[in-house]
Amino acid sequence: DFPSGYAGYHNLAELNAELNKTVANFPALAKLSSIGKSHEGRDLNVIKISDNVGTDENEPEVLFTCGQHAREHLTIEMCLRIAQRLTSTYASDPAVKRYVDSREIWLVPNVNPDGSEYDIASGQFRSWRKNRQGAGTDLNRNWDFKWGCCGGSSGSTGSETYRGPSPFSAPETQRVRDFVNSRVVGGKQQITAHIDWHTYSELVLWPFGYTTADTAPGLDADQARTFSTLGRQMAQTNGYTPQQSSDLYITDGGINDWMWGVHKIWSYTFEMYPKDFWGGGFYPRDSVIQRETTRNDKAVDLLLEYADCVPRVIGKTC
Ligand SMILES: CC(C)C[C@H](NS(N)(=O)=O)C(=O)O
Ligand SMILES: [Ca+2]
Ligand SMILES: [Ca+2]
Ligand SMILES: [Zn+2]
Repeated sequence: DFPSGYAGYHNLAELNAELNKTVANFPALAKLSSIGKSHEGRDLNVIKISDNVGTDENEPEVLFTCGQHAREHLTIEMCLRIAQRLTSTYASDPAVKRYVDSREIWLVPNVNPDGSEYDIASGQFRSWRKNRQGAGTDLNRNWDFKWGCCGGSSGSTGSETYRGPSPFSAPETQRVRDFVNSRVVGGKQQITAHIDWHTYSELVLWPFGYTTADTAPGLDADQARTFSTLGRQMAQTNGYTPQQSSDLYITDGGINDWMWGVHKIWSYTFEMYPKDFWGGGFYPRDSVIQRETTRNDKAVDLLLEYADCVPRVIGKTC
């Protein structure tokens, strides 16, 4: 379990207990299901939040994924915050009610449960990042878009950015892939926007990661401008630094490039608090959880606001 000073973080059992509580308290708004199993057989859970949650309504869908990287525990708290806020303030906050009534919001609060449990299993943090297949695969290099193309990942099994032996070699990325693929209804991908949560550095990042070029096949100038305009507006609300993902460093096989490259989902990465190692690196104490998750409420609202037509952010119509 988490060491002292970190008890406020939710381990997997506590996370699932909280998700079950949310569903029990708001059965008309929240529904929990499994999209399959991790390498070691843990459930990969998805919670859906919407009015008439049991019905697949014709409403724009938004996805949030957390915990791809095991040691980035604050991201689990971020997904929990989103799920709890959208349900518990539905009755009191007209903006939240409008988003929940007109969108279908999906959260996978822990994409890498084997890794996050391994990181805390000894009672001292192991600084573990990858999944638990063999020496570990970096899930954020295992997606099948430009996989291993461009020096943005490693072919060495011991590397922290090991891409795996093949794209989608990890059960965890396979399951999220299958879920997203299943949201193609009538030939149309219902998910329009996505945030993958990471720590740390306080950044808002958008595709592509595999190239430093601002535009590339499948990403034209208007689309690049849409990504950066919404990215900058979201960064305005939380004080993070907005930039194209590859401005940080080149990554290939990342989730954002797959979401956009394959499905044209407006997909971002948020690197949360702290800004740097001196702020606690991957392990800020639990006293920061409330402040650093609520810090992103307005950015989440912006994504939900534009989810019906993200290019509206640059004045276009859909
Ligand atoms: C999303 C990319 C560009 C950054 C991310 N950084 S992290 N969260 O692993 O430190 C990563 O290396 O996967
Ligand atoms: Ca609905
Ligand atoms: Ca729907
Ligand atoms: Zn990460």
